Amino acid sequence: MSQPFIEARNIGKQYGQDIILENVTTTVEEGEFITLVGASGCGKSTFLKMILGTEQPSSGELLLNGEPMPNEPGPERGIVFQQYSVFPHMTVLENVVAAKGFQKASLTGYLFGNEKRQARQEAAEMLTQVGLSHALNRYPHELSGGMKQRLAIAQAVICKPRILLLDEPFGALDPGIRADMHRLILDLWRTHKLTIFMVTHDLKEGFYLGTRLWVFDKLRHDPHAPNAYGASITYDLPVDATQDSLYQEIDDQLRPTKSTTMTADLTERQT
Ligand SMILES: Nc1ncnc2c1ncn2[C@@H]1O[C@H](COP(=O)(O)OP(=O)(O)OP(=O)(O)O)[C@@H](O)[C@H]1O
Repeated sequence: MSQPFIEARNIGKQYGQDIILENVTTTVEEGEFITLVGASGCGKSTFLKMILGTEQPSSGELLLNGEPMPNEPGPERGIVFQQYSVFPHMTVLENVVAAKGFQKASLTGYLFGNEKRQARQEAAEMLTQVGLSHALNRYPHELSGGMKQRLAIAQAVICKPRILLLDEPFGALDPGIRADMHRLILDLWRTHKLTIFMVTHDLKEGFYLGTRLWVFDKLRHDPHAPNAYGASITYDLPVDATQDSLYQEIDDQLRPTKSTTMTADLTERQT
């Protein structure tokens, strides 16, 4: 049997006494587009950070091609956050060249001569792909929210990651702009053969973009000790096979007024 691209073996994560995640077991093949949904604070970003390498599991194993996930960020893993994370004092083009520079020149982050010329060329091509060719010399404060996110995506993708982590990247954008961003991200996913993990609070977005949707929730819940149990993946759905009725049930379950134990009922029904 071939080795999975990414494998989580019974991962748990806790901060102090607070259990955030428990029993997270799954495998992911290269090229999948996974969307992660779940209640606020249930550990979705923490899971992304473990893949990025800025957080480590407290228990269990997280593997990349059968080896422990490197415990620091590397060029094969890029991330885009909801909050615009670009350098304010650099132009659009310089921002993307700098991202390339940090990847290549490990000590100083600076590129010189031919290498710099090549990086500028690559950065300009990348910015064309994300639809910012007209704004190369603008500064971030001169960009709209959608344009800033295009820039952040260009910074991540210029480093040629195999895995792209998106932490609610479109959460702050208007619906019309989000639709444009959906087209862009699907286009980049296909063109660059990326494996994407994307956290979203918008279930429709999760169903629309993903090839597979994960719901994070707690299977056990103690109302007197809310942090005694962690969340795990309670639904793991191939999106094509998803039916409208199931969508409605998950949508109901994600509403804060509903009991988290509902997931247990739903999971039981699913299996
Ligand atoms: N470095 C940390 N130290 C202590 N607790 C942390 C740390 N990072 C996250 N947490 C806690 O872990 C829990 C999960 O946080 P996380 O950001 O992963 O949730 P989330 O599901 O992504 O939430 P949201 O949807 O609101 O972004 C939260 O209770 C948070 O306060």
